[in-house]
Amino acid sequence: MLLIEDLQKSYGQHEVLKGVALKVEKGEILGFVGGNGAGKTTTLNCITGLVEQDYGKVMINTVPKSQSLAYKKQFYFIPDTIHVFPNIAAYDWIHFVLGLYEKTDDAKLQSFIHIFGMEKSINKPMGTFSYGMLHKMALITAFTISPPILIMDEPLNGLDPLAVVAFKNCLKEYVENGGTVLFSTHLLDVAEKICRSICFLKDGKIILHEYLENLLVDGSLETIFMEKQANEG
Ligand SMILES: Nc1ncnc2c1ncn2[C@@H]1O[C@H](COP(=O)(O)OP(=O)(O)OP(=O)(O)O)[C@@H](O)[C@H]1O
Repeated sequence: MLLIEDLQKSYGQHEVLKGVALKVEKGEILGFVGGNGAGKTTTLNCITGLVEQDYGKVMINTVPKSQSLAYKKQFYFIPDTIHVFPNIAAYDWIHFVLGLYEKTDDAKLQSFIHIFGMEKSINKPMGTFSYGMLHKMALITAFTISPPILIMDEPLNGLDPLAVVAFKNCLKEYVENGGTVLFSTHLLDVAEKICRSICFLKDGKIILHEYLENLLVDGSLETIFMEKQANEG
């Protein structure tokens, strides 16, 4: 589904990604984990085109990143910071985005608005939204589009407990219907419950990529992460 080969990115003299290689199979829920500054956001931004890599290949569903429009229709990206047009109503904005993906199914959209409890806010200007509400809006958009792969940077940030439950249920259904997920998180206990596989990034390099069922034989994800962080140079 997603193939990354030898991804390299520097900001000035600072080498941030040092040859990241990753394969995400269809139906995966891959948790992308690493310390602050490890390069998770930079990797996701390179995959989604917010940032151009210096070197390396990225392909989704065999469509290379260079084929811009066809490539962009393969995924929906929720960044860590969601920038919006403050005076536009969330509902109108979502409709506009759905149109870009040719997925204007209003019944489906209404059902996700309901699932995330956004009925009362959806017609309000996005500039009036809290951080968590913006994330709910992005999740409603993502699940309505239901693209081949969902890529999310810290999607659980700001979500209230009800929304976290809704997120988990929607994610399960999305994957059962053929979707694939790549998301970064610092919440190892949540990752342990949601993900099928885990990838640890340290100093711009992948130090582990494994199915959870194989990993958890050796202890909790938290313990394994601490050991890997300490042991990998
Ligand atoms: N636009 C930029 N210009 C210069 N340096 C940058 C830029 N974006 C990121 N960096 C640097 O690249 C490194 C990796 O940052 P990145 O945001 O990818 O890490 P991260 O793993 O997502 O961290 P966190 O868990 O804190 O969100 C950091 O040292 C950061 O300072």
